[in-house]
Amino acid sequence: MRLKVLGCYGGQLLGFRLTSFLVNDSILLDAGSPTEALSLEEQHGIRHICLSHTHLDHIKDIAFLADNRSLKRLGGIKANRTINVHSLPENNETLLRDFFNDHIWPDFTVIPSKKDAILRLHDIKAEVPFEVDGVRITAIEVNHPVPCTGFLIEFEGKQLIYTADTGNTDRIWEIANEQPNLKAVIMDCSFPNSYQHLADISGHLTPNGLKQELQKFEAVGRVPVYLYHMKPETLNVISAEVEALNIPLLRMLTQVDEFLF
Ligand SMILES: Nc1ncnc2c1ncn2[C@@H]1O[C@@H]2COP(=O)(O)O[C@H]2[C@H]1O
Repeated sequence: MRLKVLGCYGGQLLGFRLTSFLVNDSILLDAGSPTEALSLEEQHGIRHICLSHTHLDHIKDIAFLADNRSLKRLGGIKANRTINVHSLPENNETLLRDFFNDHIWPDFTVIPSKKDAILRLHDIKAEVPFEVDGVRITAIEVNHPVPCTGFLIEFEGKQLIYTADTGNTDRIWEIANEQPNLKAVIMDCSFPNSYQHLADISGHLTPNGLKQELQKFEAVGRVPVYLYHMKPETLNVISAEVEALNIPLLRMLTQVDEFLF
C-alpha cells in the first residue's frame, strides 16, 4: 500500500495544509488539501474519497476537485470521470443540503447529468467493509461533535488505521488490536496540553490525551503511530510534549511523508 501525506494539519496557514491522505494514487482519506498538493494529472487519478466527517477542513477540496474534474470533461477526456464519496448517510445528507446546494457550491451530483455525474455520494455503514480499487475499507465510529468515522484500510494482507478526528474513543482500538499485520496508525493530536478543555469540547486529543488512548493499543511501541491534525500555530509546543512522552515509534507526520507498506 502506498500512502502519501498531502496535508496533516488541523489548521490552514502558509506552508501548512489541511488533512488529506492519498492511498495507492486513487483513494483519498479526507479532502482538506488535494488540489494544493497534487498536480492536475494526479488529481484526475482520484476516484474515491473516504470522508470521515463534514467539517470544512475535511471537505473543502471536494469542491475544487469536482470543478477541476468538470473542466477535464469539457476537454473531452473520458477516463475517471466520476469522484465517488463514501461516508455515513448523515454526512452525505449534510454535503447535499449545506455544501453542494447551488448556493455555497454547484451541485456536482447532477452535473453534467444525474446519470453521469462528477460526484457520486455513497452511503456506508460503520463496520461494514466495502472495496474500492482492490482496497478493503471499513469505517469505525469515533468521538467528535458531528458524526465521524475513522477507517481501517486493508490492502494485500496489510492494514492501516486512520482514527480521523476524535477525542477519547474505544472501538477503533479494539479493532486495531484485532489486526494481524497492522503497519501503522494515524491518530489525532490537535492541541497542546494547556488546551485540554478545548480539546475535550471539540472532540480532539492532546499529548496527555493520546497517552491515555495508547494504553488501549496493545501494539504501542511495535507499530508506528503517526500524529496528524496538529494546529500549526502550536506545533512547537505539541512537538515538545509528544517528545516528552518518550513512546517508541510515535511521531508527528509531516506533509512530505510517503510510506510504502
Ligand atoms: N468552543 C470552541 N471555542 C473555540 N474554538 C472552537 C470551539 N469549538 C471548536 N473550535 C475550533 O473550531 C474548529 C473546528 O474544526 P476542528 O474540529 O478541527 O477544531 C475546532 C477548534 O479549533
